[in-house]
Amino acid sequence: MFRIGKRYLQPIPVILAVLFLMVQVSADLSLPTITSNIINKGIAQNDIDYIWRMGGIMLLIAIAGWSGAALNVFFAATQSQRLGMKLRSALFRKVTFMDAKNVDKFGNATLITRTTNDVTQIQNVFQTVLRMMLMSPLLFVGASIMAWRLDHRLTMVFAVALPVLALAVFINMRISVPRFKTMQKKVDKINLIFQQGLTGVRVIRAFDRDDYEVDKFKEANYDLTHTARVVFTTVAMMMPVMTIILSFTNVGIVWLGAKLIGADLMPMGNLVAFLTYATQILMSFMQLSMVIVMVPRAQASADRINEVLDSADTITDADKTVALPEGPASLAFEDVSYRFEGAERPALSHITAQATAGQTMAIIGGTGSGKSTLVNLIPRLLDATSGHVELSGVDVKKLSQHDLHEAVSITQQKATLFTGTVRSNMTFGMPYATDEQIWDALKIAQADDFIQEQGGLDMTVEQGGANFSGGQRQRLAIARTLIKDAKVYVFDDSFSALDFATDARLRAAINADERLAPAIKVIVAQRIATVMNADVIVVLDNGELAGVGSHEELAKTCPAYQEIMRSQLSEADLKEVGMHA
Ligand SMILES: Nc1ncnc2c1ncn2[C@@H]1O[C@H](COP(=O)(O)OP(=O)(O)OP(=O)(O)O)[C@@H](O)[C@H]1O
Repeated sequence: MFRIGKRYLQPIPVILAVLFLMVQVSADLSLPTITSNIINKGIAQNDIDYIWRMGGIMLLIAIAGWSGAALNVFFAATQSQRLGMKLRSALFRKVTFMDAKNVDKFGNATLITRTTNDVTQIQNVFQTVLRMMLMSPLLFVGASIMAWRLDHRLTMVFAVALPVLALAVFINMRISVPRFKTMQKKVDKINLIFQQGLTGVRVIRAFDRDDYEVDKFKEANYDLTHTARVVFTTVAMMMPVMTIILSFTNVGIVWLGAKLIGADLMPMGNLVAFLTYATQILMSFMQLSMVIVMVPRAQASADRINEVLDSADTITDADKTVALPEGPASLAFEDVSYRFEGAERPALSHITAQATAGQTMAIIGGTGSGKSTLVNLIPRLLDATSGHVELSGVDVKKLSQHDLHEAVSITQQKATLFTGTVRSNMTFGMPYATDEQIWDALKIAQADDFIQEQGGLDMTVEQGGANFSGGQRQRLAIARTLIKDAKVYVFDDSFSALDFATDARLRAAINADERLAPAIKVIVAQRIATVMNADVIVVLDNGELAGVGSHEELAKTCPAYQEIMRSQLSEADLKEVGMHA
């Protein structure tokens, strides 16, 4: 937490907050003594002038104290809000640039909680530190000195009151601190269930699992509420306990004070001032204990935030990057293997394949055979565990990620659209694209018709593209990929949501386009019809390379490819290439 404070708080406003707080505390501490002087000197000796003078001074001190408090609150609040803002931005930036491996490691739910709830905890604790946590010890020490100076015999009462209060505070902290710490994890769990429930709402409905999900949420919600109830009840119990202790302390002070006044050992005004100091001492002690309870909880939040901010990205630019060579591109997978962290076996083993400028490379294989993993190695969404991927003869790890992402344009398996308009989505990778360029891309992606019909480029895109069908979303994502002037276009199973005719028209349009002609097209697909015209077909089987070659070559030599053909083509089609079902 100290690190976060050091990084995001501004020294001058913080110093001002502390100074104004000291003004307030000085005022709070001096007022009871002036009151006692008014009683002892003004009232007892019937000195009206003195009463007026002291009254005036009291008013000025009260105004100074009030101003100090207001300005302290102002600086404490603005600093803590600023800290929250900076911290949220830093987290969002970190997560946005985080590599896929790290995002998977943390999980979405906890990243959301850390950016919202955890930041709020820290924000609150800094506001409290800049006010209560500094004020309480100052007031405690100051009021103790003032009380001692007023009459040290009366301070004996604290010898009983403070240990009793300390015991109550200790019990309170023993109960609440560990529970405060677990509360964040429980909030994480609620977020996770809620998020899964929202994203999977259709599946839940279709499988009639609504009640099960609601019960799961109810259980997690109850668990959090129960913990929170115990914690906050325990904390709230401190108030009546405090009132009882304070009342008994006051009774003790009045009893002892009355004896001293009776014996003419102490003037009346001292007792009145002493009672105020006693309240300040006990209240500040209790306030300090209450705000100290917040620290472990905020520290837990700070640890969770620092864990995200400190997480080292595995995919980074090399110290010395190499510029991408000009001219026609080439793409090569050289003995590439990849193993997901914690996975028993590699998702890809020793894959080698090449394509040159203008060629189409298709990757086919059963589900889970490693197709997405392989293409994700091209723009370094993942980094090969061994072997390397080369673009124009340069290992992609040696290129700057900026250059690489300029050169490689990818459509992911799951089409992601952002809230906004069709235009804002289309210009996502190319901010200065003209309407003409957008329409060209939409035309190639077979998306121009429905966009024209439904409202043009200014048509609203709802969250996640919810106002489009799956196939329409895919086509918009493909158009977004095509707008960029890239050297390699990657389509990760992007044609699977399209019907056969649209799939064929789209591929034909890509092949016919002059601008796209020199680029390498990498197409991941499950359908033979989508891949059979490709120049190079890579067949994957359980992460292994089952074959590389043209359709004709593979149809003759590759059993895995023949198997896929048998499962998808008609008897007549198979006969054409000399095979039978
Ligand atoms: N984030 C991950 N962590 C661990 N294992 C993963 C992860 N993503 C994929 N895998 C595993 O890696 C293997 C290859 O997955 P990949 O997504 O590349 O297959 P795919 O051929 O694209 O499949 P599909 O056609 O179903 O999309 C699978 O066995 C999968 O279980």
